[in-house]
Amino acid sequence: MKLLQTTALTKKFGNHTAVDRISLTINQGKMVALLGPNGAGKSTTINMLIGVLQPTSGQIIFGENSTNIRNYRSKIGVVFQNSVLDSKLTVKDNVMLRAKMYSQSGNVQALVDKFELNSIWKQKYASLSGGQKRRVDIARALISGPKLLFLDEPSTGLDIQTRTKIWEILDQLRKETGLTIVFTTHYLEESQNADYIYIIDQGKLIAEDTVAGLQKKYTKNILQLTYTTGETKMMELANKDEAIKILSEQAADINDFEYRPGTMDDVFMNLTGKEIR
Ligand SMILES: Nc1ncnc2c1ncn2[C@@H]1O[C@H](COP(=O)(O)OP(=O)(O)OP(=O)(O)O)[C@@H](O)[C@H]1O
Repeated sequence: MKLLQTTALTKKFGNHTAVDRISLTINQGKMVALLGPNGAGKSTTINMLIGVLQPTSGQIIFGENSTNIRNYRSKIGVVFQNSVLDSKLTVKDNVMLRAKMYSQSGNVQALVDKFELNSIWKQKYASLSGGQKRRVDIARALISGPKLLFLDEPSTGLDIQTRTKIWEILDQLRKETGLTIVFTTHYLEESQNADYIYIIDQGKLIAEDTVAGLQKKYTKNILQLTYTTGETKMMELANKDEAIKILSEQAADINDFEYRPGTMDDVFMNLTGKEIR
């Protein structure tokens, strides 16, 4: 079921077109990535979707037919790139203030448990590590019980373990509650958490598909064989199962091999001719 759709969404700042006729569909319960390098137009897109920026042209439709952001604002949660929490207050005060605003204090304990906030509950927000801050930011955005959560660069600046942890929690949450998640990222490996990826470059949508679909369209899986005779052979395969078949059929004659599956780096490189970072 469609939860959010845009048609030819465009934002111009003066002469500069930051978002250029982007059409997206976000289906309920899915994890969707907007992937692109710095300055691609990801934050500008998100800011239009959450009603912070007015599109120059194009349309945003929430649910069946609502085009008025006021009708769906209560159904969305947002985690911005830069936290909006009060750094002088404790985690508890930040979270409880939000809960009071939405009369949703019943929801708090479950979020405290899920995001492991107990040990930092009485600590000032300013004193937390980057990963702890991000856990609090996300928990706070979920207090109102949104259907759709927007995360703008949720793990930029975090170490790999913290990133993995945050993605584990988000994935679990989505499976348990059917929450729909839209996130922006310039980390190729992070985009692989998504069910569907929109690749944006210089304001334009340049490709969209599942991870498997993008890899199939824009990358090659390479198997390189070295035979006992010293002869080498390179082949392009559809998937790793084909590689396993060839290797087992020719095992007696093979001295060595290398299998290199297509990656999201290859996808981006093939689409844009440049690396993402
Ligand atoms: N308020 C603004 N006024 C003028 N130009 C802007 C404004 N906001 C964004 N831009 C420009 O629009 C383009 C897209 O910016 P945006 O922040 O959406 O990119 P992004 O993909 O989110 O990048 P990042 O990963 O660095 O956050 C950039 O060229 C940026 O300089």
